[in-house]
Amino acid sequence: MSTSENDAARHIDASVRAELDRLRESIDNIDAAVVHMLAERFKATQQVGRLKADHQLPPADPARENRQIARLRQLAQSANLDPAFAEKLLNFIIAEVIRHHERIAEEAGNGAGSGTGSGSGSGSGNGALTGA
Ligand SMILES: O=C(O)C(=O)C[C@]1(C(=O)O)C=C[C@@H](O)C=C1
Repeated sequence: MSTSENDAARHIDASVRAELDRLRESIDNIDAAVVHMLAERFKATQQVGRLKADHQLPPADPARENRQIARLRQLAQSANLDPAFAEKLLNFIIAEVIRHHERIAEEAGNGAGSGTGSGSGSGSGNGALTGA
């Protein structure tokens, strides 16, 4: 049963319905902003991928990742967001970026992940969001 079927299947008090709708509108706006921000981030990282491929730089930069993680954990803490969640999310995104970088490098004839540090610095890779 979908969420909307779930809501429709039982009587919901009008004021509760209104509050739920108001909150969901906000959630939808936030989700749209997240998608747009991620799209912009990937536009930037695609350019980084091309720059790295053109100059034979390795796709991953674990030292940079460590700095990003430390910074994001601090930001999360001050925003009352679980720092471990923020770290997992960043690792998940970066793992995808590194895959893009590797593909760009392959297409440029540089081979997959030439040089040091393929994979994300924390080594959490694909399962970053599901891992502990
Ligand atoms: O800054 C870089 O060198 C990038 O390639 C971007 C990025 C990121 O997505 O933030 C991705 C891979 C690197 O390991 C570090 C950071």
